[in-house]
Amino acid sequence: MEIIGRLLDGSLMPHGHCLLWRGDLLLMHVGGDLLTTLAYFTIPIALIILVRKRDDLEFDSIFLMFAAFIFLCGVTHLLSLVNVWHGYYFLEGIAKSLTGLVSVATAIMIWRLIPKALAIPSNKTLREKNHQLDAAHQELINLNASLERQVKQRTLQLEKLASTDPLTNLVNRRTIVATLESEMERAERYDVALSIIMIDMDDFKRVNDEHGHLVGDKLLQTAAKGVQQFIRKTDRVGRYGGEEFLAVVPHCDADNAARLAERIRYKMATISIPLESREALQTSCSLGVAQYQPGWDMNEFIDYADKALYKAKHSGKNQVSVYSSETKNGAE
Ligand SMILES: Nc1nc2c(ncn2[C@@H]2O[C@H](COP(=O)(O)OP(=O)(O)OP(=O)(O)O)[C@@H](O)[C@H]2O)c(=O)[nH]1
Repeated sequence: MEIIGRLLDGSLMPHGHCLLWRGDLLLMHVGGDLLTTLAYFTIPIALIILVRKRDDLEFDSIFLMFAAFIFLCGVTHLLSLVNVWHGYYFLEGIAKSLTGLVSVATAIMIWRLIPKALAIPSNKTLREKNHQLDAAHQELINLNASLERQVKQRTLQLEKLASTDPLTNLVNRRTIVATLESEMERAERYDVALSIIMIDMDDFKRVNDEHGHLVGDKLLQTAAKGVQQFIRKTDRVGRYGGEEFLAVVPHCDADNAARLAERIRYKMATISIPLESREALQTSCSLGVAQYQPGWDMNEFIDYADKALYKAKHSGKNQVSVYSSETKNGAE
Protein backbone atom coordinates (compact mmCIF):
# COMPACT_ATOMS: atom_id res chain seq x y z
CA MET A 1 0.00 0.00 0.00
CA GLU A 2 2.84 2.28 0.91
CA ILE A 3 4.51 1.59 -2.40
CA ILE A 4 1.30 2.31 -4.32
CA GLY A 5 0.83 5.49 -2.31
CA ARG A 6 4.36 6.53 -3.18
CA LEU A 7 3.86 5.69 -6.83
CA LEU A 8 0.72 7.77 -7.02
CA ASP A 9 2.24 10.58 -5.05
CA GLY A 10 2.19 13.49 -7.43
CA SER A 11 3.03 16.01 -4.78
CA LEU A 12 6.70 16.38 -5.73
CA MET A 13 7.70 19.59 -7.43
CA PRO A 14 6.12 19.89 -10.91
CA HIS A 15 8.63 20.09 -13.73
CA GLY A 16 7.04 23.39 -14.82
CA HIS A 17 8.94 25.07 -12.01
CA CYS A 18 12.25 24.01 -13.60
CA LEU A 19 11.03 25.67 -16.77
CA LEU A 20 10.08 28.72 -14.72
CA TRP A 21 6.62 28.38 -16.32
CA ARG A 22 8.02 30.21 -19.32
CA GLY A 23 5.65 30.03 -22.26
CA ASP A 24 8.34 29.36 -24.88
CA LEU A 25 9.96 26.53 -22.84
CA LEU A 26 6.57 25.06 -21.98
CA LEU A 27 5.50 25.15 -25.61
CA MET A 28 8.63 23.28 -26.72
CA HIS A 29 8.58 20.67 -23.93
CA VAL A 30 4.82 20.11 -23.81
CA GLY A 31 4.43 20.28 -27.62
CA GLY A 32 7.41 17.97 -28.20
CA ASP A 33 6.26 15.41 -25.60
CA LEU A 34 2.67 15.53 -26.89
CA LEU A 35 3.66 14.85 -30.50
CA THR A 36 6.18 12.19 -29.52
CA THR A 37 3.61 10.47 -27.27
CA LEU A 38 1.05 10.42 -30.07
CA ALA A 39 3.57 9.02 -32.54
CA TYR A 40 5.00 6.46 -30.07
CA PHE A 41 1.55 5.10 -29.29
CA THR A 42 0.65 4.63 -32.96
CA ILE A 43 3.93 3.09 -34.17
CA PRO A 44 3.52 -0.11 -32.02
CA ILE A 45 -0.01 -0.57 -33.40
CA ALA A 46 1.36 -0.39 -36.95
CA LEU A 47 4.13 -2.86 -36.09
CA ILE A 48 1.71 -5.34 -34.51
CA ILE A 49 -0.65 -5.12 -37.52
CA LEU A 50 2.34 -5.73 -39.81
CA VAL A 51 3.47 -8.80 -37.85
CA ARG A 52 -0.03 -10.26 -37.74
CA LYS A 53 -0.81 -9.68 -41.44
CA ARG A 54 2.53 -10.81 -42.88
CA ASP A 55 2.98 -14.37 -41.69
CA ASP A 56 6.03 -14.70 -43.97
CA LEU A 57 7.84 -11.92 -42.13
CA GLU A 58 11.22 -12.88 -40.69
CA PHE A 59 12.20 -11.74 -37.18
CA ASP A 60 8.70 -11.27 -35.73
CA SER A 61 10.08 -11.11 -32.20
CA ILE A 62 12.33 -8.13 -32.91
CA PHE A 63 9.39 -6.24 -34.40
CA LEU A 64 7.38 -6.94 -31.25
CA MET A 65 10.30 -5.87 -29.03
CA PHE A 66 10.49 -2.63 -31.02
CA ALA A 67 6.76 -2.16 -30.50
CA ALA A 68 7.15 -2.63 -26.71
CA PHE A 69 10.19 -0.39 -26.57
CA ILE A 70 8.54 2.43 -28.52
CA PHE A 71 5.34 2.08 -26.49
CA LEU A 72 7.31 2.46 -23.25
CA CYS A 73 9.11 5.50 -24.69
CA GLY A 74 5.63 6.91 -25.39
CA VAL A 75 4.61 6.27 -21.77
CA THR A 76 7.75 8.05 -20.55
CA HIS A 77 7.01 11.05 -22.73
CA LEU A 78 3.39 11.06 -21.55
CA LEU A 79 4.49 11.12 -17.91
CA SER A 80 7.00 13.89 -18.67
CA LEU A 81 4.10 15.83 -20.09
CA VAL A 82 1.96 15.19 -16.96
CA ASN A 83 4.86 16.03 -14.72
CA VAL A 84 5.08 19.56 -16.09
CA TRP A 85 2.09 20.22 -13.79
CA HIS A 86 2.43 17.31 -11.31
CA GLY A 87 5.27 15.39 -9.71
CA TYR A 88 4.78 11.68 -10.51
CA TYR A 89 8.54 11.10 -10.68
CA PHE A 90 8.31 7.55 -9.24
CA LEU A 91 5.98 6.53 -12.03
CA GLU A 92 8.17 8.24 -14.59
CA GLY A 93 11.23 6.55 -13.10
CA ILE A 94 9.61 3.14 -13.34
CA ALA A 95 8.58 3.84 -16.97
CA LYS A 96 12.15 4.91 -17.78
CA SER A 97 13.61 1.82 -16.07
CA LEU A 98 11.29 -0.47 -17.99
CA THR A 99 12.13 1.36 -21.21
CA GLY A 100 15.82 0.91 -20.42
CA LEU A 101 15.43 -2.81 -19.77
CA VAL A 102 13.40 -3.42 -22.93
CA SER A 103 15.86 -1.25 -24.94
CA VAL A 104 18.82 -3.30 -23.73
CA ALA A 105 16.99 -6.57 -24.47
CA THR A 106 16.11 -5.24 -27.96
CA ALA A 107 19.71 -4.17 -28.56
CA ILE A 108 21.01 -7.61 -27.57
CA MET A 109 18.48 -9.30 -29.81
CA ILE A 110 19.39 -7.06 -32.71
CA TRP A 111 23.08 -7.82 -32.40
CA ARG A 112 22.36 -11.51 -32.27
CA LEU A 113 20.14 -11.25 -35.33
CA ILE A 114 22.61 -9.28 -37.44
CA PRO A 115 24.44 -12.32 -38.92
CA LYS A 116 21.12 -13.95 -39.77
CA ALA A 117 19.78 -10.73 -41.30
CA LEU A 118 22.99 -10.29 -43.31
CA ALA A 119 22.61 -13.83 -44.62
CA ILE A 120 19.23 -12.99 -46.17
CA PRO A 121 19.83 -12.48 -49.91
CA SER A 122 19.63 -8.89 -51.03
CA ASN A 123 17.07 -7.70 -53.57
CA LYS A 124 19.80 -7.54 -56.18
CA THR A 125 20.83 -11.14 -55.51
CA LEU A 126 17.17 -12.21 -55.59
CA ARG A 127 16.67 -10.41 -58.92
CA GLU A 128 19.74 -12.14 -60.34
CA LYS A 129 18.51 -15.51 -59.07
CA ASN A 130 15.13 -14.73 -60.61
CA HIS A 131 16.78 -14.03 -63.96
CA GLN A 132 18.68 -17.30 -63.70
CA LEU A 133 15.46 -19.13 -62.86
CA ASP A 134 13.67 -17.44 -65.78
CA ALA A 135 16.49 -18.46 -68.11
CA ALA A 136 16.42 -22.05 -66.78
CA HIS A 137 12.63 -22.09 -67.15
CA GLN A 138 12.86 -20.86 -70.74
CA GLU A 139 15.52 -23.48 -71.45
CA LEU A 140 13.19 -26.14 -70.07
CA ILE A 141 10.33 -24.87 -72.25
CA ASN A 142 12.58 -24.97 -75.33
CA LEU A 143 13.85 -28.42 -74.39
CA ASN A 144 10.31 -29.61 -73.89
CA ALA A 145 9.21 -28.20 -77.26
CA SER A 146 12.16 -29.84 -78.97
CA LEU A 147 11.40 -33.14 -77.22
CA GLU A 148 7.78 -32.91 -78.31
CA ARG A 149 8.90 -32.24 -81.89
CA GLN A 150 11.21 -35.26 -81.73
CA VAL A 151 8.46 -37.46 -80.28
CA LYS A 152 6.05 -36.30 -83.02
CA GLN A 153 8.66 -36.93 -85.68
CA ARG A 154 9.48 -40.34 -84.23
CA THR A 155 5.79 -41.20 -83.94
CA LEU A 156 5.30 -40.27 -87.60
CA GLN A 157 8.31 -42.37 -88.53
CA LEU A 158 6.99 -45.31 -86.52
CA GLU A 159 3.51 -44.89 -87.98
CA LYS A 160 5.06 -44.85 -91.45
CA LEU A 161 7.16 -47.89 -90.61
CA ALA A 162 4.11 -49.73 -89.26
CA SER A 163 2.08 -48.97 -92.37
CA THR A 164 4.76 -49.34 -95.05
CA ASP A 165 6.09 -52.38 -96.81
CA PRO A 166 9.86 -52.07 -96.49
CA LEU A 167 10.70 -53.69 -99.82
CA THR A 168 8.45 -51.75 -102.17
CA ASN A 169 7.77 -48.69 -100.01
CA LEU A 170 4.08 -49.10 -100.80
CA VAL A 171 1.58 -49.24 -97.92
CA ASN A 172 1.34 -52.73 -96.46
CA ARG A 173 -1.60 -55.11 -96.53
CA ARG A 174 -3.11 -53.91 -93.22
CA THR A 175 -3.14 -50.31 -94.42
CA ILE A 176 -4.49 -50.93 -97.92
CA VAL A 177 -7.25 -53.09 -96.43
CA ALA A 178 -8.14 -50.31 -93.97
CA THR A 179 -8.21 -47.84 -96.89
CA LEU A 180 -10.51 -50.17 -98.81
CA GLU A 181 -12.81 -50.48 -95.80
CA SER A 182 -13.25 -46.72 -95.48
CA GLU A 183 -13.67 -46.27 -99.25
CA MET A 184 -16.42 -48.90 -99.18
CA GLU A 185 -18.23 -46.95 -96.46
CA ARG A 186 -17.87 -43.76 -98.52
CA ALA A 187 -19.14 -45.48 -101.69
CA GLU A 188 -22.12 -46.86 -99.78
CA ARG A 189 -22.97 -43.55 -98.12
CA TYR A 190 -22.55 -41.26 -101.16
CA ASP A 191 -23.60 -43.86 -103.72
CA VAL A 192 -20.45 -43.46 -105.81
CA ALA A 193 -18.56 -46.06 -107.82
CA LEU A 194 -15.60 -47.89 -106.31
CA SER A 195 -13.39 -50.49 -107.94
CA ILE A 196 -10.38 -52.54 -106.97
CA ILE A 197 -7.67 -54.09 -109.10
CA MET A 198 -5.77 -57.13 -107.90
CA ILE A 199 -2.39 -57.26 -109.66
CA ASP A 200 -0.29 -60.44 -109.58
CA MET A 201 3.13 -60.86 -111.20
CA ASP A 202 3.25 -63.75 -113.67
CA ASP A 203 5.58 -66.70 -113.11
CA PHE A 204 7.30 -64.95 -110.30
CA LYS A 205 8.47 -68.19 -108.76
CA ARG A 206 10.43 -68.88 -111.93
CA VAL A 207 12.07 -65.43 -111.71
CA ASN A 208 13.24 -66.26 -108.20
CA ASP A 209 14.31 -69.75 -109.13
CA GLU A 210 16.21 -68.75 -112.27
CA HIS A 211 17.67 -65.39 -111.24
CA GLY A 212 17.64 -65.43 -107.46
CA HIS A 213 15.66 -63.57 -104.81
CA LEU A 214 17.60 -60.33 -105.20
CA VAL A 215 16.49 -60.04 -108.82
CA GLY A 216 12.96 -60.98 -107.71
CA ASP A 217 13.06 -58.18 -105.12
CA LYS A 218 14.31 -55.70 -107.70
CA LEU A 219 11.48 -56.69 -110.02
CA LEU A 220 8.91 -56.19 -107.23
CA GLN A 221 10.30 -52.74 -106.47
CA THR A 222 10.23 -51.74 -110.13
CA ALA A 223 6.71 -53.10 -110.53
CA ALA A 224 5.52 -51.19 -107.45
CA LYS A 225 6.91 -47.94 -108.88
CA GLY A 226 5.31 -48.69 -112.23
CA VAL A 227 1.85 -49.22 -110.73
CA GLN A 228 2.15 -46.10 -108.65
CA GLN A 229 2.93 -43.98 -111.71
CA PHE A 230 -0.30 -45.04 -113.34
CA ILE A 231 -2.81 -44.49 -110.60
CA ARG A 232 -4.22 -41.09 -109.60
CA LYS A 233 -3.23 -39.31 -106.40
CA THR A 234 -6.63 -40.16 -104.95
CA ASP A 235 -6.16 -43.87 -105.77
CA ARG A 236 -4.18 -46.10 -103.42
CA VAL A 237 -2.08 -49.14 -104.07
CA GLY A 238 -0.56 -51.45 -101.49
CA ARG A 239 1.40 -54.67 -101.35
CA TYR A 240 -1.29 -57.22 -100.62
CA GLY A 241 0.89 -60.34 -100.59
CA GLY A 242 4.21 -61.68 -101.90
CA GLU A 243 3.96 -60.67 -105.58
CA GLU A 244 0.43 -59.33 -105.37
CA PHE A 245 -0.65 -55.69 -105.29
CA LEU A 246 -4.09 -54.28 -104.52
CA ALA A 247 -5.16 -50.97 -106.05
CA VAL A 248 -8.20 -49.18 -104.58
CA VAL A 249 -9.74 -46.87 -107.19
CA PRO A 250 -12.55 -44.65 -105.86
CA HIS A 251 -15.08 -42.92 -108.18
CA CYS A 252 -14.34 -45.48 -110.87
CA ASP A 253 -16.66 -48.09 -112.37
CA ALA A 254 -15.58 -51.50 -113.67
CA ASP A 255 -15.12 -50.29 -117.29
CA ASN A 256 -12.82 -47.44 -116.33
CA ALA A 257 -10.99 -49.63 -113.81
CA ALA A 258 -10.47 -52.21 -116.57
CA ARG A 259 -8.98 -49.49 -118.81
CA LEU A 260 -6.66 -48.44 -115.98
CA ALA A 261 -5.76 -52.11 -115.36
CA GLU A 262 -4.96 -52.52 -119.04
CA ARG A 263 -2.59 -49.54 -118.93
CA ILE A 264 -0.89 -51.05 -115.86
CA ARG A 265 -0.59 -54.41 -117.61
CA TYR A 266 0.97 -52.73 -120.62
CA LYS A 267 3.40 -50.81 -118.45
CA MET A 268 4.40 -53.97 -116.57
CA ALA A 269 5.09 -55.76 -119.81
CA THR A 270 7.60 -53.03 -120.71
CA ILE A 271 9.58 -53.48 -117.48
CA SER A 272 13.00 -54.96 -117.99
CA ILE A 273 15.52 -55.65 -115.30
CA PRO A 274 19.15 -55.63 -116.50
CA LEU A 275 20.95 -58.85 -115.72
CA GLU A 276 24.70 -59.22 -115.36
CA SER A 277 25.46 -61.97 -117.84
CA ARG A 278 22.29 -62.42 -119.86
CA GLU A 279 19.70 -60.33 -121.62
CA ALA A 280 17.41 -58.12 -119.58
CA LEU A 281 14.61 -59.85 -117.68
CA GLN A 282 11.12 -59.23 -119.07
CA THR A 283 8.01 -59.70 -117.02
CA SER A 284 4.23 -59.44 -117.10
CA CYS A 285 1.33 -59.47 -114.72
CA SER A 286 -2.31 -60.55 -114.60
CA LEU A 287 -5.01 -58.32 -113.21
CA GLY A 288 -8.47 -58.91 -111.74
CA VAL A 289 -10.98 -56.04 -111.56
CA ALA A 290 -14.16 -55.82 -109.47
CA GLN A 291 -16.61 -52.98 -108.94
CA TYR A 292 -18.20 -52.61 -105.52
CA GLN A 293 -21.89 -53.47 -105.17
CA PRO A 294 -23.79 -52.14 -102.13
CA GLY A 295 -24.20 -54.81 -99.48
CA TRP A 296 -20.92 -56.62 -100.21
CA ASP A 297 -18.58 -57.07 -97.34
CA MET A 298 -14.88 -56.52 -97.81
CA ASN A 299 -13.90 -60.16 -98.01
CA GLU A 300 -16.49 -60.76 -100.71
CA PHE A 301 -15.28 -57.74 -102.66
CA ILE A 302 -11.63 -58.86 -102.53
CA ASP A 303 -12.69 -62.41 -103.29
CA TYR A 304 -14.47 -61.29 -106.50
CA ALA A 305 -11.37 -59.40 -107.66
CA ASP A 306 -9.34 -62.53 -106.86
CA LYS A 307 -11.73 -64.64 -108.92
CA ALA A 308 -11.30 -62.28 -111.86
CA LEU A 309 -7.53 -62.52 -111.39
CA TYR A 310 -7.76 -66.31 -111.31
CA LYS A 311 -9.63 -66.18 -114.59
CA ALA A 312 -6.94 -63.92 -116.13
CA LYS A 313 -4.25 -66.37 -114.99
CA HIS A 314 -6.14 -69.34 -116.37
CA SER A 315 -6.81 -67.65 -119.67
CA GLY A 316 -3.09 -67.37 -120.39
CA LYS A 317 -1.78 -64.63 -118.01
CA ASN A 318 -0.62 -61.13 -119.00
CA GLN A 319 -4.21 -59.97 -119.28
CA VAL A 320 -7.04 -58.20 -117.45
CA SER A 321 -10.25 -59.86 -116.35
CA VAL A 322 -13.28 -58.09 -114.88
CA TYR A 323 -15.49 -59.77 -112.30
CA SER A 324 -19.00 -60.69 -113.38
CA SER A 325 -21.27 -63.51 -112.33
CA GLU A 326 -19.80 -65.29 -115.36
CA THR A 327 -16.32 -64.85 -113.94
CA LYS A 328 -17.63 -66.20 -110.66
CA ASN A 329 -18.90 -69.27 -112.33
CA GLY A 330 -15.78 -69.59 -114.43
CA ALA A 331 -13.60 -69.36 -111.41
CA GLU A 332 -15.40 -71.78 -109.27
N1 LIG B 1 12.04 -62.16 -104.36
C1 LIG B 1 10.91 -62.21 -103.66
N2 LIG B 1 10.05 -63.21 -103.91
C2 LIG B 1 8.89 -63.24 -103.23
C3 LIG B 1 8.58 -62.28 -102.27
N3 LIG B 1 7.35 -62.59 -101.76
C4 LIG B 1 6.94 -63.73 -102.38
N4 LIG B 1 7.87 -64.13 -103.28
C5 LIG B 1 7.84 -65.30 -104.16
O1 LIG B 1 6.83 -65.17 -105.14
C6 LIG B 1 6.56 -66.46 -105.64
C7 LIG B 1 5.10 -66.62 -105.90
O2 LIG B 1 4.93 -67.85 -106.54
P1 LIG B 1 3.54 -68.42 -107.00
O3 LIG B 1 2.52 -68.08 -105.95
O4 LIG B 1 3.73 -69.84 -107.35
O5 LIG B 1 3.14 -67.56 -108.23
P2 LIG B 1 3.82 -67.38 -109.65
O6 LIG B 1 5.09 -68.14 -109.75
O7 LIG B 1 3.90 -65.95 -109.92
O8 LIG B 1 2.80 -68.06 -110.60
P3 LIG B 1 1.49 -67.39 -111.22
O9 LIG B 1 0.94 -66.44 -110.16
O10 LIG B 1 0.58 -68.52 -111.51
O11 LIG B 1 1.93 -66.63 -112.41
C8 LIG B 1 7.10 -67.47 -104.59
O12 LIG B 1 8.22 -68.11 -105.11
C9 LIG B 1 7.52 -66.58 -103.43
O13 LIG B 1 8.66 -67.09 -102.77
C10 LIG B 1 9.51 -61.23 -102.03
O14 LIG B 1 9.33 -60.33 -101.23
N5 LIG B 1 10.66 -61.24 -102.77
